[in-house]
Amino acid sequence: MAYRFLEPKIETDQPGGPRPNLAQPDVYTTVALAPDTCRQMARAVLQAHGAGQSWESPTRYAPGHSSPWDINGRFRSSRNLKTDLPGLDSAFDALDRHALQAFPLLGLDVRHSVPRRISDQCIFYGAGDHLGDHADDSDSFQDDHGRTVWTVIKPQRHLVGVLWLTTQTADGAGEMEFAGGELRFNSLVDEATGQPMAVPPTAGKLVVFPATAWFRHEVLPVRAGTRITVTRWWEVVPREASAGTG
Ligand SMILES: O=C(O)CCC(=O)C(=O)O
Ligand SMILES: [Fe+2]
Repeated sequence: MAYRFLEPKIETDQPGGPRPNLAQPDVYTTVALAPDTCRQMARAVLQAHGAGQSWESPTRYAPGHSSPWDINGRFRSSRNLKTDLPGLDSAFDALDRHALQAFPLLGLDVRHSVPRRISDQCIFYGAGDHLGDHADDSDSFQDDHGRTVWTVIKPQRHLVGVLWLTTQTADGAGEMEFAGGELRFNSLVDEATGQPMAVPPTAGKLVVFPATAWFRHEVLPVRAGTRITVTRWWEVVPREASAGTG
C-alpha cells in the first residue's frame, strides 16, 4: 500500500534536528523475536503487574487539562512497569538492532550518524485502555480553529521503536492475546482510501519511526485481553560524536 502525509501544524520545530524525509511516508516494520521469547517476557510483566508493581502511565497533560483524544476523561489509561524485568533486555537488543533501518525516514545516512539511547519504557494495557493521539517529541494544543498544533518539548527524541509482546486477535481471549489496540498513524494516510495507517500488533513484531509530529500516533482502545509493549527512544548523533561511548 502507498501512503501520503497529512502535513501537521508544527509551531516550534526543533532547530537543527533531523527532518522527516517527505519522500518516505512509511514506518519501518519487521518481526524480530520468536513468540516463545515474547511469551517469557510477557509472563514476567504479568507477574510484576499482578504483584502490584505497575503504576499509572504519566500523561503529558496537567491535571484538569483535556484533549480531543480523551476517553472517559483521560488521555491515556495504560500502566508502566520497570524496564529491567527478567528477559526484557532481549526486546531492547532487538530494537537496537533495527533502529538503523529507520534512518532513511529521517533522511539520515548510517555512514554518518548513529542512534544513542535516550530512555526506555514498558507499558501494560488492559481492557478499555488506550493512548490518545500524540507525537513522542511534542506537546500539542488546539488553536482557535480547533486545529492541533505541535511544539517540540523533547528535542533529543529523534527515533522511537515499539516492540509488542502479545498478539492482537479477533476476540483477544488467549492468555497472550488482546482485541482492538491497533497502533494508528493519523498523519500517514492510504493514498487510495484516505484511511490512516493502522499496524495490527503481533508478539515479536516491532516498528521504528521518527518521533516528530509527522508520525503522530495513537493506541486505539483495547477491547479485551492484555496488550504489552516495550519502547525505546534514541537521539541520532554524528558518528564522530559517539566515538568512545560504544
Ligand atoms: O504501545 C504502543 O503501541 C505505543 C506506545 C507509544 O506510542 C508511546 O508510549 O509513546
Ligand atoms: Fe508514542
